[in-house]
Amino acid sequence: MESGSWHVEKRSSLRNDSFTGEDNVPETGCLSIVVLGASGDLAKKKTFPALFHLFVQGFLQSNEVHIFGYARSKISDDDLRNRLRGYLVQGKTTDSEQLEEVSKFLQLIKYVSGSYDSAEGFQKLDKEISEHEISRNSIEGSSRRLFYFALPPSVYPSVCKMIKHYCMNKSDLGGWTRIVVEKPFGKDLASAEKLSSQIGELFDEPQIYRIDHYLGKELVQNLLVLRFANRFFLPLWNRDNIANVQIVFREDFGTDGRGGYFDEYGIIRDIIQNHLLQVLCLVAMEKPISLKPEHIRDEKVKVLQSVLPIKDEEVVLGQYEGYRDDPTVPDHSNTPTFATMVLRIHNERWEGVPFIMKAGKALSSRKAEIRVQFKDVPGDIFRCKKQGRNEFVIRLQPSEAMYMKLTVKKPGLEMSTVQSELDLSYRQRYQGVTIPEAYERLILDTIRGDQQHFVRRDELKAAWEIFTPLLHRIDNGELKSIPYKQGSRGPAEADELLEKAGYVQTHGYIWIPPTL
Ligand SMILES: NC(=O)C1=CN([C@@H]2O[C@H](COP(=O)(O)OP(=O)(O)OC[C@H]3O[C@@H](n4cnc5c(N)ncnc54)[C@H](OP(=O)(O)O)[C@@H]3O)[C@@H](O)[C@H]2O)C=CC1
Ligand SMILES: O=C1O[C@H](COP(=O)(O)O)[C@@H](O)[C@H](O)[C@H]1O
Repeated sequence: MESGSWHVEKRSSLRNDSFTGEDNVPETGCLSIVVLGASGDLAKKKTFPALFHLFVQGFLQSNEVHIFGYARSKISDDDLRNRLRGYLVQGKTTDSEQLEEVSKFLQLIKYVSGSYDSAEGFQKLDKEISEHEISRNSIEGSSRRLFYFALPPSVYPSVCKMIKHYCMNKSDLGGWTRIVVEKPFGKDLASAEKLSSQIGELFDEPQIYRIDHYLGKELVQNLLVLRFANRFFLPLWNRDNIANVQIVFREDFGTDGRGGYFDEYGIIRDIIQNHLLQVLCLVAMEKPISLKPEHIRDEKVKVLQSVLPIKDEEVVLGQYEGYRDDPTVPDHSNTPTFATMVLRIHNERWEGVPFIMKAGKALSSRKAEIRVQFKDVPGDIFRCKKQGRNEFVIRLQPSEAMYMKLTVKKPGLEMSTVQSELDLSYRQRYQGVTIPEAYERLILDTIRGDQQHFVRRDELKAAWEIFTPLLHRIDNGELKSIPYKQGSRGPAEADELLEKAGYVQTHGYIWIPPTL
């Protein structure tokens, strides 16, 4: 949360004010949120801060909610609270209102220690949750239990079993038990399907929230609105007008002590198979019948199932120099920290349009964007082709923005053309509006029971079907990662692939940031 944005509007309930049209009757009654893996990195950096922001905004009410941290470490409630405090308080703030909110929030947290596969710990957890429910006079069965897995997937099956056996909401009088699971959901099609079956034997699909935090980003959530609520995009969004689409993720830092984890997965499993592919779905899918989660997810699955097998000659892999210096990375690792590849969608709308997915670590800049490049204007009477094509850019981060690069008359007496832009920069247009963190929205959705921004099982399967053959070829050493310098653009071969796929770079375009 930025300083100066502390005074936030308080909400009085969990009512969903959005346009989904659902009769979302606000649920009342006891809400227990259990963060499994409470001592870990994700929990302290993302999960607890997101819960705190929801609390500050009044989405989690002290008289209804209790938060439980569960992990193996033998620590006290106060130890956990003290560990978390630094992630909730901004810098060295002395703002008494803020400090008081932090203290109130921390008082809602209780810690339970136990292993991930023994009955004892989960029985203890259930006892604590039940005591809280009784203290709130919650009618048995009407209470809500949310289990957030900030855990490695290897323990998902045993944790699911433990919850199912010992920690479920006791009956079905309007209450519920839900689980939120983090990626990676498997390493390939077979392992993902195995994991899905193990979880699926214990929980029904409406109880399972597979989180992909890119689906919680403001401009990702804007994609369907942009595409389907604006008349001028409707006739243009197809192979007749669009030359190519790029979906890009760049980070200007390396694996930062996560080398051991990263080396098992690589950039395709870490970023492309999930975050970028979810974005592709929203860019490329057909209009859903309605905004009901199942209607949206049906369309996402259809577009994923239309993606053709990826060709080796349309893939460039890279690994930054110095990656293997991490002692947890094997000396001869071929794991890509960079990848550019072309996906092709075999359907009426997109046949022949390359979707170029690019992701890399330790590059020259940090950004995530979607770049839709339009075809040249036929019969170009202004001869302005050399100045560049129309591009519609949606920058997810940093500094959310969308802009359309277009050709206009150069202001002045001469009749000449110049590249300019229609620019919607959020910071400028929506001054004073705090854009919520992705995790914050998504956790709120899990409490509201809205699965629109979560990955369904068949969607996950279709995603792995696209990448598994390529990943196996990489794992078998059939495709090599090209070394690149840290702080560079990645291997030069990636830009060559981009050009081969038909991307035409604009030269001489200078953006002058507007001032008010
Ligand atoms: N509202 C705003 O904030 C606006 C900001 N701008 C800014 O203006 C600048 C120019 O904008 P824009 O033209 O859209 O974006 P860029 O110049 O960043 O990128 C244009 C395209 O060229 C590619 N590219 C960049 N360098 C090379 C290279 N050496 N070889 C091959 N391909 C390359 C990029 O790929 P890659 O993705 O790999 O970098 C991207 O596809 C940017 O900094 C942009 O953020 C412009 C308009 C509005
Ligand atoms: O899931 C992951 O995402 C982060 C990047 O997230 P962002 O919201 O900061 O773009 C990435 O650093 C990490 O490797 C990956 O596991």
